[in-house]
Amino acid sequence: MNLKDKIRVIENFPQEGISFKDITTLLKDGESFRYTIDKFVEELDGKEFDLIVGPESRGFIIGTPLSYATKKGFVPVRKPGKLPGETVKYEYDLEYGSDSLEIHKDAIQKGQKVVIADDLLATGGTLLSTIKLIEELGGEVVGVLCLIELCHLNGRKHLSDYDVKSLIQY
Ligand SMILES: O=P(O)(O)OC[C@H]1O[C@H](OP(=O)(O)OP(=O)(O)O)[C@H](O)[C@@H]1O
Ligand SMILES: Nc1ncnc2[nH]cnc12
Repeated sequence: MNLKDKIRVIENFPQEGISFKDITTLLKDGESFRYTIDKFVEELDGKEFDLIVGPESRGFIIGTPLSYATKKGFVPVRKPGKLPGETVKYEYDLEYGSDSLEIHKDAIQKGQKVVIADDLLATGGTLLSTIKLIEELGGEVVGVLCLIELCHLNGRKHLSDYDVKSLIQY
């Protein structure tokens, strides 16, 4: 199955110059969505891990079915002010704008092995800050999965110490 064919590209959204990769067209096609999750499960074959972490909001869409399929727990990393318990916070830059992310302090135990799942790697800011949050809690990031990688932005350069896999490249 060619997953790239299922992604809709919308130019100049949300601002001039951004070529937006819209995954909603893939998600609404049940077979393609299932195939995507199955491919991620294959990527994780033989890897030992305890938890899947997904950054808000598209990381939830990828991370939660993967959590279900692998029978591992899911931990959300959220935009500020959304998590009710004690949190740690990390600020980062986006392809457009900047933001910060938070995780519950008690979400990960020291030494737990974590896989991160998200829809798209652009500058790498989101994944890097998710990694920083996990490591601040003592977790070990053993894998990073994303559906789409925007190679020209070279987000991987921030993630060179990690096992990063993407299914679709632009
Ligand atoms: O590699 P980066 O430059 O950090 O960009 C990638 C991130 O940007 C998007 O999320 P966004 O923050 O737009 O939030 P959303 O998932 O709620 O739309 C996307 O889902 C990734 O998480
Ligand atoms: N070009 C892009 N398309 C979709 N989501 C994004 N998040 C950051 N950059 C993006």
